[in-house]
Amino acid sequence: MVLENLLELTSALAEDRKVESVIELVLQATMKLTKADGCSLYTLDTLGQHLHRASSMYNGPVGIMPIGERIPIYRPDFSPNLQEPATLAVSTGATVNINHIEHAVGYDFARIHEDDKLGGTVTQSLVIVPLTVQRDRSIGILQIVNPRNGAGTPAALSPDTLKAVAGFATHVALRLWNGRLVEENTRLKRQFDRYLADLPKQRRKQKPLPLLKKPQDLVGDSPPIERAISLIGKAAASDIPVLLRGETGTGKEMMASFIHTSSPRVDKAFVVQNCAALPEALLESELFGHVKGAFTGAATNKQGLAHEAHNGTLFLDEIGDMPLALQAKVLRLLQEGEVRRVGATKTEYVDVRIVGATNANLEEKIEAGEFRKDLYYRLNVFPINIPPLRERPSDIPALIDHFLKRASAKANKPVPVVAADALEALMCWSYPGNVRELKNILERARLMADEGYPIELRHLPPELAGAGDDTRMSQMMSRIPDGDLKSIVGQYEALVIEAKMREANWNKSNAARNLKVSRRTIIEKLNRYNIHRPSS
Ligand SMILES: Nc1ncnc2c1ncn2[C@@H]1O[C@H](COP(=O)(O)OP(=O)(O)OP(=O)(O)O)[C@@H](O)[C@H]1O
Repeated sequence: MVLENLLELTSALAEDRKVESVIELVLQATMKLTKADGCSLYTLDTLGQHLHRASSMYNGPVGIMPIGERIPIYRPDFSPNLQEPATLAVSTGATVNINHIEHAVGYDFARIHEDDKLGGTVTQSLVIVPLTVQRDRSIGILQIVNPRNGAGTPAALSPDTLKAVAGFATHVALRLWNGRLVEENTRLKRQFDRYLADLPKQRRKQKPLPLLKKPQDLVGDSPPIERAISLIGKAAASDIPVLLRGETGTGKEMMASFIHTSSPRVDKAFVVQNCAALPEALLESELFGHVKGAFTGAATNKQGLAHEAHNGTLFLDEIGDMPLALQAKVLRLLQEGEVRRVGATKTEYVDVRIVGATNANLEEKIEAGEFRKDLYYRLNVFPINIPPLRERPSDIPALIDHFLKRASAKANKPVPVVAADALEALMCWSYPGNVRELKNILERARLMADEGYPIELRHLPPELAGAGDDTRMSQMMSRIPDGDLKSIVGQYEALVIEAKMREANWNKSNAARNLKVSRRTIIEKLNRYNIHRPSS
């Protein structure tokens, strides 16, 4: 019979029947098995403060048995009431199995007597089995009143019957526990959905990051430059060191100043030092200062640029050319803000943000023992590459416009126009000196051209003026790659497509229009040559 009941309970669980019907099945099975007068199931509330009567079953008529009866777990002084048999079972996980409550010592049966009074029952034997999940976690109790032995008299349960009842209790415990987990899961899901729905509002409430304001004299919106600018935006707000890498004249100093003006240090000094410009001893004194008498000519104490840059930014240009011995001092400045003047015994501390720039290959310098690895790792936390001008030809027209306007305004002269062939030559040149070279070429050309007349090809340096014919051809010839005609032409085609895509800011329709081919052709060739817009 026990087996039958257990099977019925198992299938009730498998069918995921309502918790009430599983409780009822357990109570029925228990009543049948123990031949008890009554049986109740209590559940522990989620705060663990009270046991609540969930359901009761009695043999024969009973008086009022309030369904909502609750048993406090704690006494008014907050100690657990372990004399109360139900509280004892749920708190300790122990089973209470009493033959006759009148002879049981150490218990407080006040609640049982109260129930008897209300229901008109007389409790003699009492069994309380904890509902246990997860090995030792009790979430309620099963209470059996007056279970009967073979002779039909109320008595404690035999070990075998107790085991079977514990089996029933486990079933109901599992069903209750699953129900709680499902409930909690639903609540958490709802909470999460509310949180997700609220998220955009909260984000709107957050203070927006200060918009990165590109300085007016920083010209260029080609993708490579935009990429560098977006990295600057990411680094500017913090104090991390930045290493600007790029060829000479690409605008590294401009970018360093942009980092400073976009940072919270904007109101403090932006101090620049070219590390290749001075011999070692002078550079040390320039950067870190000296004390009076440190060397011949040191007539007074002098602060260094590191002091001057306190709370601001120190830009170390050509940092790759910094003398090796001085690199250790720069590393301490970078790590600890430590400054020691030449000839001083005392160490001072400053708060400077370091931005370095180099056009040298620092990795090769490390190999050659000319650059400290530790300084490199410290500096290279946030490297930003400033692309050479030949990799961003779409910036050239705006730069021409900018430099001509600026130089003309300074000289109080009208801005000259640029003739078509001169413009083409300017667009085709490879600019080994980058933006600085373009600026110098234009300043010279403006002076060469007669006032009120356009800048023509003859006003440009000869290497540029010839760039349209023999020179350009010979440059191209010297770069012809090895291979058969088809693959060489393919390589050129890929180069042209990529260059035109960059020029068109990666807009396929515009690039197709410029090359006078269909958009489909462009897409097909981009796929064939595996050309992608570089990711930022
Ligand atoms: N994007 C730009 N817009 C306007 N002017 C620029 C830009 N980039 C560079 N320049 C100008 O080009 C010149 C060279 O720039 P800068 O000195 O910043 O280059 P650099 O990379 O630091 O050079 P170097 O490595 O030789 O020190 C400067 O006159 C600068 O104003």
